[in-house]
Amino acid sequence: MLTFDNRFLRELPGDPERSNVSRQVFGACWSPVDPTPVTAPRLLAHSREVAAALDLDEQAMAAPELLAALAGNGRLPGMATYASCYGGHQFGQWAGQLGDGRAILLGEVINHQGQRFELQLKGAGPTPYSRRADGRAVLRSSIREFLCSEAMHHLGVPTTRALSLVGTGETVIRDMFYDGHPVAEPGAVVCRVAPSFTRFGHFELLAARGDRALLQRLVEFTLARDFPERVAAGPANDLAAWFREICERTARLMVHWMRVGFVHGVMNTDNMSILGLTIDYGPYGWVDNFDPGWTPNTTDASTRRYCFARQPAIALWNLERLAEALAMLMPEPGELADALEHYGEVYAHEFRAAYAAKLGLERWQDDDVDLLEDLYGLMHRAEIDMTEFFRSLASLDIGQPSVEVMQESFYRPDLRQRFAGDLLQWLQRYAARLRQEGLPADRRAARMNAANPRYVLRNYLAQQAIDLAEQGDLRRVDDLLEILRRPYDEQPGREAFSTKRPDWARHRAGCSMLSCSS
Ligand SMILES: Nc1ncnc2c1ncn2[C@@H]1O[C@H](COP(=O)(O)OP(=O)(O)OP(=O)(O)O)[C@@H](O)[C@H]1O
Ligand SMILES: [Mg+2]
Repeated sequence: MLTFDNRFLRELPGDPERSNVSRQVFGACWSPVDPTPVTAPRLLAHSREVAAALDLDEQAMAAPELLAALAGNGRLPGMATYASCYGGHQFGQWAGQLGDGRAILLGEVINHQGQRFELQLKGAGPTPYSRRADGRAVLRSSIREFLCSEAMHHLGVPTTRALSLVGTGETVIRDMFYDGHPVAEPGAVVCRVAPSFTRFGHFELLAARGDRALLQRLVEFTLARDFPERVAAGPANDLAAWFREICERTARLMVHWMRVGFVHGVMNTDNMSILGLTIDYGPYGWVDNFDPGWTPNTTDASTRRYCFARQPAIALWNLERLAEALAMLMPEPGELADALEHYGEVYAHEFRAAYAAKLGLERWQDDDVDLLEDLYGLMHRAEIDMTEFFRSLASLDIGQPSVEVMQESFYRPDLRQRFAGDLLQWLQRYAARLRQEGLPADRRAARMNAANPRYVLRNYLAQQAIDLAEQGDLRRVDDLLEILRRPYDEQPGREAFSTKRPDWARHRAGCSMLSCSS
């Protein structure tokens, strides 16, 4: 059914200890562990694109042995289960060993085109890295991970994917706001799929422990398996050049998050992918009313370390931690500093390209920065919805700009009234800038509509789907999965899924505040 070729296991040292007891693991990159079976697994949803990428047709998806594997109840031929060992900086502090505490890899699958994917269950029970936690995940957080990783892919944002969402038929106890009110919630397991789940923290932990030999081995392995084009290009591809590519990929990822209004919420170095993928959909959120300081993560509410606007700077900070780890292998670590500098250049370059597309400009000019900054200031003060605003900007008549097309972007009528004049002034400046370029209106609109999504997984939309799913109704999960497959298209009849956050959701848990408890 699936063709496994488990290189991570084969080529990197594993933990000789077989027991599933929480521990520090030294001198190894992984520990063997079996998922803990669940009582009543049910396939609640799956992504047909991910299934297709793995050569799984609908019949295969319906097979009981596949469901068993995706629930952690069974093993397919060739499959081998293990948890990987990593560390990380959490909220700016070195946290030591973390590891896959509730993620269990099923091995690596090769599809008929020769593409390689790691398959990983999230929530399939404890591992040697679980510390005191249960290794499980609740349905609400699993739906959020499942839907958002697929939605991000269709938006064109590099991300891990999700093959399946399986209900376990069991409950998991969570104290959602850490306030002494634990409740039993339905449990679930997501099967995630990515070419590699390797994180910055995998390298950091080995460096922190002074295990130079294993660090060297992990770097060589990662280059060979996850960056084969670098190796093929020959000896010029040294460590510094590789790190430079990681910086580039990370910079591109940050531009994507900023352009679509995604806030990750927990940008710890253990949640940073070496391939520049979005990884770990925890207390993430989507910007509704534009607010650079917004963070969905209640745990981060006071410091706002991981708020929307800080993400590019935090990514750089995280890259610096990775550079410190890799420096252990470099005679001339100065080259790593050059690569870090390069991060800023790539970010600026990609940001301009992304925003030129969002604003419908053919070429970005230096003073367009002022135009954008003034817009952002205004959007913040006037509480303008980010997604709605950019989408409606394509309908502006630049011969006769008016705030009319922006009516729906405001949350508050009083602010709409107060800022209508400022917005009109900005629109007039913007229209003048567009007239200067002379791009035909239809071409400009097409360019903008391909850059400004109509549909994103707004926090309240995910929460509505969760509320229904917890009652046993999965239809909304299916609807969202379907709609978010074409985020840049107008979808007649689906307008309700693009409306800005309703009032009831403004301060509701799950809609504007997300807990780490998942
Ligand atoms: N319920 C849990 N049981 C065991 N370990 C957990 C649990 N929740 C989180 N952890 C571990 O705590 C650390 C930090 O957790 P974090 O919230 O970043 O990750 P996560 O949501 O579990 O998963 P991932 O990064 O794999 O998407 C990781 O080592 C993670 O495996
Ligand atoms: Mg994590």
